[in-house]
Amino acid sequence: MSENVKETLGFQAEVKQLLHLMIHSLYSHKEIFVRELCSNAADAADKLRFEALNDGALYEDQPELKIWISADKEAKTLTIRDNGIGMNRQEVIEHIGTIAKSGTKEFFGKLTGDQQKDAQLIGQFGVGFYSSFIVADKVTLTTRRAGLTQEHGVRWESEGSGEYSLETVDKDSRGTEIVLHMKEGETEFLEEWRIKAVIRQYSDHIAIPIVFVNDKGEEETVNKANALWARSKNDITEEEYKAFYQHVGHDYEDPLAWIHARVEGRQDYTVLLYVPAHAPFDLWDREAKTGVKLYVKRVFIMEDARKLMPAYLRFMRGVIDAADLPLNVSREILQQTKDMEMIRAGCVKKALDLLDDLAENRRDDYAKVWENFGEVLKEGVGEDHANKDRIAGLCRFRSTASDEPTVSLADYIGRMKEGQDKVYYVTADSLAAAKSSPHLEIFRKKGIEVLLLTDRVDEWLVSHLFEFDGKSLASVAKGDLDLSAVKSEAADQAEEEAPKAEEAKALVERIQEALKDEVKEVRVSSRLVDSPACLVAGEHDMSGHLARMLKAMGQNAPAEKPILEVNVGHALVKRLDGEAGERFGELAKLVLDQAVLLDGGQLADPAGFVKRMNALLGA
Ligand SMILES: Nc1ncnc2c1ncn2[C@@H]1O[C@H](COP(=O)(O)OP(=O)(O)OP(=O)(O)O)[C@@H](O)[C@H]1O
Repeated sequence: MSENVKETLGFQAEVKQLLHLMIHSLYSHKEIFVRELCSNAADAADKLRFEALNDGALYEDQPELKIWISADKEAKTLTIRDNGIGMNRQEVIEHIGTIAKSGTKEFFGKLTGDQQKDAQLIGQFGVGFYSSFIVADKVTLTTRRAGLTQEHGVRWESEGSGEYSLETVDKDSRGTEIVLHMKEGETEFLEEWRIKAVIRQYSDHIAIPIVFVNDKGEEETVNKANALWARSKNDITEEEYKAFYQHVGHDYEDPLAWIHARVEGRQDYTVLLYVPAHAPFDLWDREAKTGVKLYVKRVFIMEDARKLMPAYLRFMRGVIDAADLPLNVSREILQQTKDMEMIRAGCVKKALDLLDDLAENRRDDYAKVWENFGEVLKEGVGEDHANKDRIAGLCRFRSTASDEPTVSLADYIGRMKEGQDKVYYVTADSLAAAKSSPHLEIFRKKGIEVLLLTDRVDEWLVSHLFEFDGKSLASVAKGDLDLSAVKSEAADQAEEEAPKAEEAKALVERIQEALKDEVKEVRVSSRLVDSPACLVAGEHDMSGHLARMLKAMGQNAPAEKPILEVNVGHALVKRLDGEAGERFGELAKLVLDQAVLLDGGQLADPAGFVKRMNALLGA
């Protein structure tokens, strides 16, 4: 098809769904379309400025970047125009008519049909350009990309019901013009005072002028039109900070907290970072782009969360504006310079300062941060060597003393028993499995707190964090356990009652002989109270839990045989002592199978287990 012919294209299915939902559920916030369109126009100006660093001709005869808004009461249209980067035909098809966001499918899966809840979700997802259809029954977007000649304009038009038309048109000015044909009853947005009020409320922070053009053609700049982050902290209201967040964060909700600082030194820069109040849809996409924007002397340079913030802080939003970097530096070089590294390190420090402050002074808010981003933050313990201890200090865990993930390592250490010198933890697939781990029995008895680690990232965390504040971290399921120094009356008594390892030596050797193909070693346990046996990994071996996790991810885990620890005080084990021959072997196997199950593992021979079990039950 020739490019000049008007063609009709269908919206991607998700767009249709989004439009429908949005029109119905965001109706009570219909004025947000002004914010969304101004926000896009400002981004387009940023992009143009960046491209023009290498090609000044892109400015044509219009170096001053602006947004113009005008209303035509007779035609019932509202027009929002910018002289930013514009779009070519392909970009229009890709950006307007498709949703290219990661997490789109998951997002639609979460919708409930309940308007209020969905409205909130849609807000989080970002409504962008499509919000025009809340107030308009037809939208005409005409655009020309900077650098293309005037016959390469593109006109996109839609009634928001399922399809749009596209044609090539002449457009003499660069940038994008959006004409909203207002719905019957939405004419309030054609009133000058109403438009101005909405701009002041939502778009005051936009760094380029938003100009209202009245019906006589007179122009008036409505917003403050300077970069918010460059202003003095004292002159910025809370509302302004929030509104700016919604723009940079592409979020509909208020942020939870922010930090705004000017750093002076070898590199001068300003940083304004926000912690969102909820997780973005692409939190688990480590390649996701949105995040922190880099400006050099107010000129937008790049938006690449990973270069400006480490992956474990990818939920942070905001801007960094460097005063001393050369403007004409390419993105590639920028990413490697020492100066950039310094700035990045400084910004990470600011981000951690903000989180520390929340953790210390706004505990309820920090609990939300942890709920949303805790798993991501934990990645930092292994990723950011320089800040490992600070990040570990920010981590919160569940423990045998708390079902909520509120226990910090410092809290734990503060509660350690007299004589206890380690921070103990258990790793498992679920809280229930962690809590019922046989390895915890002696800890319960002695009243020693154990951290319950059930996130996927926890094994990674403990493989990088060996100690905190001088106390080493130890798995309750690994190596030898010696709690004899820990004072506890109940347990001391129990220890005296338990038969000594010496007495059980012969039995242990017999079990070991019977299970020699399956286990590395059999030994008397000092961990067990109620269970007959448990599996233990060698001090330096991989835990059974990690081995299973790796296997589930399709990776090869070294096939280390476990150590079987038996509770020689347990009736089943005592009974073994009186058995011999084949029956002894069967019972020993049963003890091992139970330990495998309690460890969260799978039996190699479930049928054999059932048979042995039934034989024991006399069935
Ligand atoms: N005025 C404009 N000038 C140039 N490109 C634009 C303009 N408006 C929209 N676009 C392009 O269309 C894309 C989609 O815009 P849309 O508002 O739907 O989403 P967004 O801004 O990317 O994200 P969000 O909806 O989360 O704010 C933009 O990313 C941009 O590439």
